[in-house]
Amino acid sequence: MPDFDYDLFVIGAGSGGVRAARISASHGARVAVAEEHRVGGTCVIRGCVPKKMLVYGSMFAEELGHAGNYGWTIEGARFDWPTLRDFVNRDVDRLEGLYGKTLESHGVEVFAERATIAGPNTVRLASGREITAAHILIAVGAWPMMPDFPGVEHCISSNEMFHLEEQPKRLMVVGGGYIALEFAGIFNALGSEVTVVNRSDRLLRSYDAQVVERALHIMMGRGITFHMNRLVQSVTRDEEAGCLLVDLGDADPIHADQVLIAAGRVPNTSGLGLENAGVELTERGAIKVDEQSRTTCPSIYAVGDVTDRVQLTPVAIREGHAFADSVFGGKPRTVDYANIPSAVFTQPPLAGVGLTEEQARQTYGSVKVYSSDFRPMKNIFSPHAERGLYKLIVDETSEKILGIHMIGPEAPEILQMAAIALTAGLTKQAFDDTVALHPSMAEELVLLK
Ligand SMILES: Cc1cc2nc3c(=O)[nH]c(=O)nc-3n(C[C@H](O)[C@H](O)[C@H](O)COP(=O)(O)OP(=O)(O)OC[C@H]3O[C@@H](n4cnc5c(N)ncnc54)[C@H](O)[C@@H]3O)c2cc1C
Ligand SMILES: NC(=O)c1ccc[n+]([C@@H]2O[C@H](COP(=O)([O-])OP(=O)(O)OC[C@H]3O[C@@H](n4cnc5c(N)ncnc54)[C@H](O)[C@@H]3O)[C@@H](O)[C@H]2O)c1
Repeated sequence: MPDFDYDLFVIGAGSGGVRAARISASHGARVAVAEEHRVGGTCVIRGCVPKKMLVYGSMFAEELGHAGNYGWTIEGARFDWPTLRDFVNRDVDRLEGLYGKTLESHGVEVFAERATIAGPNTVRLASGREITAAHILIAVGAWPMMPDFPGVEHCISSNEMFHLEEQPKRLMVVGGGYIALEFAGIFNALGSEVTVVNRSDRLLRSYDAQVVERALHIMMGRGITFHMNRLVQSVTRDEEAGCLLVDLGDADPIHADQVLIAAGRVPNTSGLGLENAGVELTERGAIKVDEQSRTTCPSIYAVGDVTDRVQLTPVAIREGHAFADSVFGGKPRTVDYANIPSAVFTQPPLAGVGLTEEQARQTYGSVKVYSSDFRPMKNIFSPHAERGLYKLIVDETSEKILGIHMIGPEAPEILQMAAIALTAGLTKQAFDDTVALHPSMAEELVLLK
């Protein structure tokens, strides 16, 4: 056995890298991590966590809007973006510290600099130092894709949304996925004029079409403008008017104070030195891995967004954990990608697990669909007559649950619990046998006829 500096060197201290480092160390491995930006990665520093806090901050607008009907008089209510932004960023600092402490307490050495691959067992730090390791784990995540149109340099990505100097009065969002719609929801609630430009006529491609249709209807009702089947032709800065002019190919450009590009995230492999170890990429530019997350170089593994399997934090964490258990814990295991629950934190949020109605029909031919289209009690006091929609997709003969999809207040919280039933392979009968908890929104799931 050659003598290496470490048993494991992890490149990237995000969701997947931190979990893999911590668990490998707890299995007795000597572990080091390199992080070029901030410990915690996308989710903690500029993703899930600060995004959800902005969602919470923006939800006050709706509550305050209802308050009058509940008998409350709220005088002088106004919103101050820098206060929310700074509060969120202070909490991100706190979490970054906690992640750093976790690594430290597990004896993981952290190098606060960029690392690249110099060979099958060697990484090169930005400072020039070379370090050897028996295994290398690439967990460098993904980066916002910026399309190629004139003036794209005037646009921003989700990374910058958490640090805006001022709240944009007019926000244009390019894209129709998670990031686009979550930020559209946040800034619409905060009072910005929001326009979404989507290149196709379909939003949130992986979600149930009927649920997405309901989300679109509600978002339009709340004042978000949608331009479907459109691509940005160019963006120019109008110095005199102090704003951006966005050309969608129409007679008049659209005025915006900020243009957010949310057109997908690409694996962060540029300049990583993969060629030095024969690590191959897929056609889509992701690191090619097998079921065990092993790359085409036997001593190098990769987990998380850089492998572009499913770009979600719990998935990166599971992949990192499975890698550590397999390589250092003597418990080889793989990640099960079936039935991953997910949510979009729009207002109201939507969530789903398992097959959509379309997917189920394609796979099984015919299926049974139980649904409830209801007005949540919470919305009775609201000026918006918004309705929730829950759907249960079941196998026609066995009545086994194939998919659960919903939109409405607290949908992600309810769906996380309902996903257990799907994972456990339960049938519709188990839902029918469960006594309703009244009055709640979740009871709709056990009252479906
Ligand atoms: C705005 C936004 C909202 C999101 N919301 C959600 C959500 O609600 N729920 C959810 O499940 N997922 C969400 N995601 C996705 C989630 O953040 C990612 O799937 C997850 O962070 C992937 O983890 P990872 O370990 O693969 O990479 P990351 O967390 O991105 O970590 C990679 C790390 O590697 C570092 N790095 C890169 N290259 C190098 C190098 N050469 N040397 C050293 N360090 C390097 C980076 O600085 C980074 O810290 C969101 C993403 C975004 C952008
Ligand atoms: N709530 C969550 O779990 C959550 C939230 C945010 C992000 N994420 C993760 O991060 C990933 C990235 O998010 P995202 O919203 O950037 O990607 P996405 O894949 O969800 O959506 C990308 C959107 O951009 C559009 N698009 C692609 N190229 C374009 C172009 N050239 N011009 C205009 N539009 C274009 C696509 O049609 C699509 O609507 C997601 O896939 C998701 O896994 C998860």
